[in-house]
Amino acid sequence: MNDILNQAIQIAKPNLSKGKLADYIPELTKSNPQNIGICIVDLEKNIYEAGDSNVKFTIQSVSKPIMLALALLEYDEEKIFSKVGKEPSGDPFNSYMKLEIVKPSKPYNPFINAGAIAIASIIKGENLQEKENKILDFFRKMACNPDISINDSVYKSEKETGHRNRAIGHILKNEGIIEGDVEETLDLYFKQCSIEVTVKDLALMGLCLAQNGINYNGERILDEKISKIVKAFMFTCGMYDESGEYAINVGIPSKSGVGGGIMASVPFKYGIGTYSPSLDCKGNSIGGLDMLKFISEKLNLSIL
Ligand SMILES: NC(=O)CC[C@H](N)C(=O)O
Repeated sequence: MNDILNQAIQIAKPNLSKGKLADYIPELTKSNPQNIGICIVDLEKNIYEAGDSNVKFTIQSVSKPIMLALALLEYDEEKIFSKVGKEPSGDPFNSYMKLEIVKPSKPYNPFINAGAIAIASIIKGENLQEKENKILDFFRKMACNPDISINDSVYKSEKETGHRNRAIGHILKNEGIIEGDVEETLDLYFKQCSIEVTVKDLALMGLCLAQNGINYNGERILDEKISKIVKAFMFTCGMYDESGEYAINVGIPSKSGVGGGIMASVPFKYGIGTYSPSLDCKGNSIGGLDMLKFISEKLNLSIL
């Protein structure tokens, strides 16, 4: 396995210069575009890592499947899907176009920003601090890492510059999708995106979903139904408006984030985490895409 991971990195490296860092969140421009790392964990609990696997980065949109899982623990499906749809939007992740032209204005799915903000709005808790503690606790349990925490500089950077997300939040409030306080909802969303992880954290979270809700330590965190719903969205909507092409090239339920991470979950086989902050024009990690394509072909991991 170590050889395969090192080969994947060698194959991906020459293409990193073709992409660029996400710069609409100023703090993310501090990443090193040449960083590339990968971690894979199997059902026997073997953990393999290669490249810059100890670099920390913010989880960004990879938080969305974890937050969906948490919301599905707190509410029945009927409530969740009264807030978000179940279909790919085909639009960029930060688009609000369809909220205006398709009525009722329900976000197409929980993985576009509008859908993730709607999900953040229903997480239970007396106040923001209680909700923040709860989500951190849940991410820590998924990844079996009690040290996971929020990168405060990225959080502040997102909060200061997140005008587009703020616009989306206010549209959703106007449409009655967000029930509570819109600024508190946005704050929780910015915080979930600023959670700091390594490729190992992503691999272990991916493994928890691959085992239908049983984490690396053997604890049941989610039931099978919730895990399958989350993986279904990862497969159909996980790579933004590049999800179809990714299903053809890689064929593994996955979720990417503009911080450069990808979490992949190969049912009953592996959890995989990749990092490379150089992004393609859709916002997906170039190195991550290349490495996952190589590994999927090499180990025959496409679920199709
Ligand atoms: N695609 C992403 O990773 C987007 C997350 C980012 N925090 C945003 O809201 O724009």
